[in-house]
Amino acid sequence: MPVDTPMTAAQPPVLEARNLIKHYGHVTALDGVDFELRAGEILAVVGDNGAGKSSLIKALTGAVRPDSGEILLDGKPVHFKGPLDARHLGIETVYQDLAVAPALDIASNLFLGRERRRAGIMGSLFRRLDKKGMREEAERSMAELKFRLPSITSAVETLSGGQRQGVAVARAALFAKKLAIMDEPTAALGVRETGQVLELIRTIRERGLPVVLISHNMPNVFELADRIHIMRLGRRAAVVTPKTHSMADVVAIMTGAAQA
Ligand SMILES: Nc1ncnc2c1ncn2[C@@H]1O[C@H](COP(=O)(O)OP(=O)(O)OP(=O)(O)O)[C@@H](O)[C@H]1O
Repeated sequence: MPVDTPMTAAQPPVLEARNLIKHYGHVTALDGVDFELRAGEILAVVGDNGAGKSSLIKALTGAVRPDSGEILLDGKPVHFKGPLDARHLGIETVYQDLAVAPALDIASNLFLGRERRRAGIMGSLFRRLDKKGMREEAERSMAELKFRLPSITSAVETLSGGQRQGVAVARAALFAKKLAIMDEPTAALGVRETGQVLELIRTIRERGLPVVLISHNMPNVFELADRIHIMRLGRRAAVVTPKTHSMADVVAIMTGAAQA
């Protein structure tokens, strides 16, 4: 089966990992995995249960420290001590549990943990929240992303599942300087809502931000991804494209029925 092996591009990958190894006791979660996210692409990461997808993403976002291997951002080695290090370097992640604050409004959720404050004469301790500025920026960002929501002052608990997911995805897009990672962004959504979130992810790519999409949903993957990174037994079994491979081909590589 022909496989699209990564090309050597003139530009270094936005995010790259080489030979990552991670053991949990006797379990080898990552067994020398390589990874490459290129500028402007949506890269799907797929694999069977236990193939190592979460472990890979956690290593790439500083949530776990690999036992060995290298991670490079724009071609430069990085060493994440925790998720904040990755965030500060421009990597935003949308986790399955979303981490939204239901009682707060949309604008407050977009700036959750990164609230803007007004310049104050009494020092930063007394600087008040810049609610107006945050609302205006939230309105602007949502309009740019063409994601339709009720008023930016609506509490997130009044939104549908798809709209909540939209807020979490938009937040990542708003702050990610280098790339956004989305873990199962359409799990638990209905067909129409899934369509809206997929459209949002496409818009984010069009604005130039590369996206890593972890998904079990093959039709979604085939609709969105430029390339598909297939995990199997803690390794990258292959990287293919929806143009050259069918869903059946991908499943065959995932399960080991076909060699990559
Ligand atoms: N914290 C942990 N402690 C022990 N074993 C772990 C831990 N995290 C993951 N593993 C094991 O490492 C292997 C890879 O798991 P990982 O969660 O990365 O796979 P996955 O592809 O994300 O699976 P799923 O699709 O089921 O979430 C599995 O065998 C899993 O049981």
